[in-house]
Amino acid sequence: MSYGKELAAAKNAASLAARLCQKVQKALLQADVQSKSDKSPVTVADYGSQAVVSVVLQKELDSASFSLVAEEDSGDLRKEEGKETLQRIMKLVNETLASDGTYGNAPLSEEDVLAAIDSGRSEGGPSGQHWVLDPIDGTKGFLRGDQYAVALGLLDEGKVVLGVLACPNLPLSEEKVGCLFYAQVSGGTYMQSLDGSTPTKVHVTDLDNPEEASFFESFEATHSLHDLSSLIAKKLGVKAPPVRIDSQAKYGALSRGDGAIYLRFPHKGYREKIWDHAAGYLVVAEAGGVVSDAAGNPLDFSKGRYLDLHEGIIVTNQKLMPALLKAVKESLNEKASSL
Ligand SMILES: Nc1ncnc2c1ncn2[C@@H]1O[C@H](COP(=O)(O)O)[C@@H](O)[C@H]1OP(=O)(O)O
Ligand SMILES: [Mg+2]
Ligand SMILES: [Mg+2]
Ligand SMILES: [Mg+2]
Repeated sequence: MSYGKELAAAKNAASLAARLCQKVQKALLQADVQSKSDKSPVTVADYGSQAVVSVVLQKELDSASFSLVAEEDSGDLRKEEGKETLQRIMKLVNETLASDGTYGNAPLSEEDVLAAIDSGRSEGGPSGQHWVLDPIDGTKGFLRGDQYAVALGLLDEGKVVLGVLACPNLPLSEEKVGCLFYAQVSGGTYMQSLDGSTPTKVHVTDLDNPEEASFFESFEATHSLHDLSSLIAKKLGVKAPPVRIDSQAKYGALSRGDGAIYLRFPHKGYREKIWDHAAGYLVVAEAGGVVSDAAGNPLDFSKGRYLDLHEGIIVTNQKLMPALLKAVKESLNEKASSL
């Protein structure tokens, strides 16, 4: 099955959402930061990006069967204290849609924006098609002025069939910043600029010597156990220090061979969400890489909004995976016996 129409819509949606995010990041005021009940920061850009993606996908595709699993919901924006924020989001969304020329003829109302955000409440699952969106992945990086991504995937019968990652702050070349990665199942992974330059096919590194490998991990130590990663890297024989960047930009960078390994070990009790990995997973897999949990099982995106995982997520190329899995297993055993 081909997903050409869906891919074109997803690229448009993610690029436009990235434009909105860039505008907000430039003008970042402390007042833009809200606190969700889980204490993670959420900005007008997270909401705005989610609304833009939802609107564009529904305009481009059959909106009757539209299903979206996305991170944000409008709960806080419907409260009295959310009124001003909602106004700002509506303005941003309308300006962004108008800037494209295709979508801006009828401005959205506050209610339209709330509805667009809430279209992301789908539970996903093993049957039918579901879009999967993280409107800003790496909100902490976004707030710091560092890396973040708009991450959009499509599930079909429980499998990821499309992945699009817009990474506005990731260098594309020596002169240009801003990358759009996209992958279609069995179609390879491509990278282009956010304003639509000619795409180039990308591939993960073909390195087979771990001593020459470098590895990515979260910038935030609260998101991933840095000690465990360094133990694994040491066992593998990796010499280079970790490269710490925020968001699924790590998957994008890995897909083009910037680094060889990505290690992610959240603190105990944290449950991974499908929107934090769906797009990145396909971008890496179609570039020849392997993504698994710490026990070597493939990720299962068909279980609803969460991923059920063993311990963590590891990513590398096919040559390095056996040695990496061994190092992970030994390190986890060591950690367990030292407790
Ligand atoms: N306590 C946590 N542990 C692991 N990941 C987290 C935690 N809190 C938020 N995240 C999510 O981890 C991802 C970014 O992690 P990193 O940049 O470390 O790779 C984001 O999806 C972020 O959500 P969000 O989308 O709200 O930024
Ligand atoms: Mg968040
Ligand atoms: Mg995220
Ligand atoms: Mg997010």
